[in-house]
Formats: sequence, C-alpha cells, structure tokens
Amino acid sequence: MFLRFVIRKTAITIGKRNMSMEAKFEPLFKKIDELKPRFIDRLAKAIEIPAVSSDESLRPAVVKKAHYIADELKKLGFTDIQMKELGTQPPPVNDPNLQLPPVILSRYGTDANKKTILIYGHYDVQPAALEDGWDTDPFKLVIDEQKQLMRGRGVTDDSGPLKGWLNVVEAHRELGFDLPVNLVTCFEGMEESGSVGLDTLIAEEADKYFKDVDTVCISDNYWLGTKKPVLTYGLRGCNYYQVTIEGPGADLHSGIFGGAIAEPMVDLVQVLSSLVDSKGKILIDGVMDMVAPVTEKEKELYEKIDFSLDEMNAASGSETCLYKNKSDILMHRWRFPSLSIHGVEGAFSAQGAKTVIPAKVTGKFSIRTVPDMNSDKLDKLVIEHCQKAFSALGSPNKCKAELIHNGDYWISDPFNASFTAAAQATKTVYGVEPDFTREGGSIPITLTFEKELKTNCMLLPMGRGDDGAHSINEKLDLSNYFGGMKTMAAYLHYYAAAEGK
Ligand SMILES: C[C@H](N)C(=O)N[C@@H](Cc1c[nH]cn1)C(=O)O
Ligand SMILES: [Zn+2]
Ligand SMILES: [Zn+2]
Repeated sequence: MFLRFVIRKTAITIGKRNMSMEAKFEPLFKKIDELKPRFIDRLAKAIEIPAVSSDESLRPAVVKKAHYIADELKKLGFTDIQMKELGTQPPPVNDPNLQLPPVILSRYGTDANKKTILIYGHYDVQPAALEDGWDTDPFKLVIDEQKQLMRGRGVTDDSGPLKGWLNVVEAHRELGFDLPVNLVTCFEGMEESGSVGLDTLIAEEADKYFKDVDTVCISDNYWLGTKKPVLTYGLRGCNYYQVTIEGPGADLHSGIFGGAIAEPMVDLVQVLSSLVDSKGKILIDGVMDMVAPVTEKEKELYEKIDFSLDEMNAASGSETCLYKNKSDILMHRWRFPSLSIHGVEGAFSAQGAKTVIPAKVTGKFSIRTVPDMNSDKLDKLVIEHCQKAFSALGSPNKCKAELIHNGDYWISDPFNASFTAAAQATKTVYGVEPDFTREGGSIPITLTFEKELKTNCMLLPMGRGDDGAHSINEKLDLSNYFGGMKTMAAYLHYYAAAEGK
C-alpha cells in the first residue's frame, strides 16, 4: 500500500518537470524496435562462444567472450576500457595455474553534472550440451518464429541483459540523444562459479574506478512468473561444497573386486543422503536454528504477490512441487534455506551398463542461504556433519569435505530513487506497476557492491520465470528482450531526473 503511494506521487512530480524526457521515449522505443536485426545478431555472436566458467578446459572461450564484449564497447564509444586480471583461480582446482577471466571495466560519459550508474552483468554461462536434452545446439542462437523467442545457453542468464545495456546505448547514439547519466560497467566472467576474485577488485576500485558511482543496477534475474514484470530486492546466498571419497588405487572390475572392497560410491551416497530428506528438510544440526523467524507482517507480503501453483508447475514442467499454496512456495524459494545435491564427479554417468567400481568420487552440493545465517558457521556445521556421517560408516576409505565457493544473501529496502525510477520505467513500458519480489537464486557480488561502494543495488530483471536458466532449452522471449531494453532505457532517464540516489 505504502509502496504504491510513493510510486504514484513521484511519477506525477517527475511527469510535470520532465515532459521533454518522456517525449524522448517514443523515438527511443521505435529505434530499439528498428534495430532488432542488429540487436539479435549481437546476442547471437555472444551465444556462440561457450563461456562456461566452471569448465577449466573452456577458460580460453570465457576470455574470448570478454574480448568480444570489450570490442563491442569500444565500437559503441565506451572509454577507459580496462580488462582487470584477477590472478589464478584458488583451490579446489585441477590446474593450479588457471587464470581467472578478466573483469571488464569501462565508462560511457564522464559528465560531473550527471549521476553515475554502475551496470553489473556476467558474460560466463552454465554448462550445456546437446546430450542433456537440448532440442538445438545450446551454443547457437535459434529463433523460434512461432513462439517469438530466442533459444541458447545464456540468452536470459546473462548475455541477453548484458547486451541489452549495450543496445540501449546504441539506440541513443543512433538518434543523437545524450545519455542522461554516466555509465560504468562491471562485467565479470565467474558469476556462475561464485564470482571468485571480484570482491577484492571491487574493494580496490571503490575509491578509484568506482569513485563516482551513485547506484548499482543489476539485470541478472527473472520475473517470478510469465506475465507480470517485477523488481527484485532480495537474493539468497549460495555456499557450494564438495565431498570427496577415495579408496582403491584405480577404477576396478566390480565382478573381480565387488563384495571384497569398500566402495567410495556406496559411502558417498550415504553421506549425501544424510544431508537432506525428500521433503527438502535440511538434516544438518544447527542450520535451521540460524534462520530468522517469519513475522506476521512479512506473511502479508507473500499473499499480495501475483503467482500461482500452476505457474510454478509450468516453469518446472511437472507437478512435483512440495507445497500447494502460494505463500509456502514463495517462502521456500525466497526466505528459507535449501540444500540441493547437484552431481557426482568421477562416477559412471553415461548410457549403458559399465560394471565399474569408481576409485574416487566427488559429490557436489550447495546450500542457498538466507537471513540470519552465518556463512562461516554454516561451513563448520556442514563439514563436521559430513565427517561425522562418514565416520559412522566405519569405512577404510578416505573422506574430505570442503567449501568450493560462497556468496552472501542480500536483502534491501526498495524505497529509494533507483527502485522508484525502475517502477516508473516498468509502468511506462508494460503499463503495469511491477511486483516487488525476492529471488531464490544468488548473485554473490550484490552485497559487496553495497558495502564497498556505500550505495544501493537494484535488480531489474529482463526474462521470465519459465526461461529455463541453468536448464535445457534456455530461452528469452523477444518481447522480453525488447521490452527489457526499453525498460532499461526509461530507467536511465527516470533515475537521472529523480531527486536523491
Ligand atoms: C541469479 C543468477 N542469474 C544466477 O544464476 N546465479 C547463480 C550464481 C551462483 C552459482 N554458484 C553459486 N552462485 C545461481 O544462483 O546459481
Ligand atoms: Zn546470472
Ligand atoms: Zn546463472
């Protein structure tokens, strides 16, 4: 209720003072539509580069994509382009000399009379392979004319939104319009792998490259459903772990050794199954005790959000949701922790029936964290739990549990000039006021920006909840790509005209 009032009041004030600004929207939006072939082509070239940050063998591709983006920035008139090197990737890693991909810093405009917005995005992607069940090559942008959408790994997460910012600048240039704000880019290539190395860079550049930043805008999440635009004011954190169990000196014939040897895979399955039950309940002692209690006031927020079980089922492609009512679903996606088991490295996973006893297996799992969980305490609880669960097996094998990477949860107050400007932009483009949502996923660096730059972050998603980010057949509807760019463009203008940060 209060939020609606603030948005309307500001819109009227800004509307009166900035008629000329709003008059620019018509040609700007028309230009964005006109440049459709160019904007799709820019995204297609990005999708073709398999920039999978978690795959060490694909690191050259991640770096290649960074250079492709930097070249585009140069052509579009961005200045002071710096490819910031972050050194070698810390363990656990196979190649101890593996270089982290560069962070792309650049500027568009340096006018001291304008506000400065830092736009963050990531150019790395999650792994993808045709064998996973994709209908088309994941690293080739395919347009489905009938459904009016684009498919390919990264279209919605996060190459589409990242390119969206570049396209918005290009539309202004084509029209001879000044950008109403200065932009600073911070585009990283390790977000899908915990944003390793970026915290340090942000701390180092806070008083240098990022000195004049007034606010941070991140377009790297999704609407909750498929119809209603949202603005996001919270994220869960993510602590990612691995537990390795090893025994025999090499993979063994299960007919020759089976029954007479302690099998690492058998031990691992038991350790993993001690972490969480089939109802999603985390079984590690002490974890749930850290979670902030649900308040009555908070419950009302979930009831007002436009979402349904049907939308949840449509997005998951199943009817396997653990909860039936909207509030429970949203709370378990946004404000309770979850533990997911992702896979096992070293185990037989291909088709067919290989009769092998794997010698060394590494189970991967992560915990999405929420207020008021303490990350260090969580690591201690998790690692001790794994060691205890393994010891209880009395196995002669060896077990090691460790953290791979972590990133904090983030929650902010959406009552500031940036959220208000984004709400106005959404209303202008989509004709509806956005819902204010939290996100179950993680963008590890959000809290770091707020702490180090002493400013606010605002999340302005482009794609929809059913885009299949991290999944097969990842898509971005054309209406979201173009609507998203128009919203980004209008946001820059509304934010420039607003009082305060
Ligand atoms: C929401 C964002 N687009 C995203 O997908 N983030 C990843 C980040 C990550 C990967 N490992 C740990 N964090 C996610 O939420 O999985
Ligand atoms: Zn992302
Ligand atoms: Zn992602």
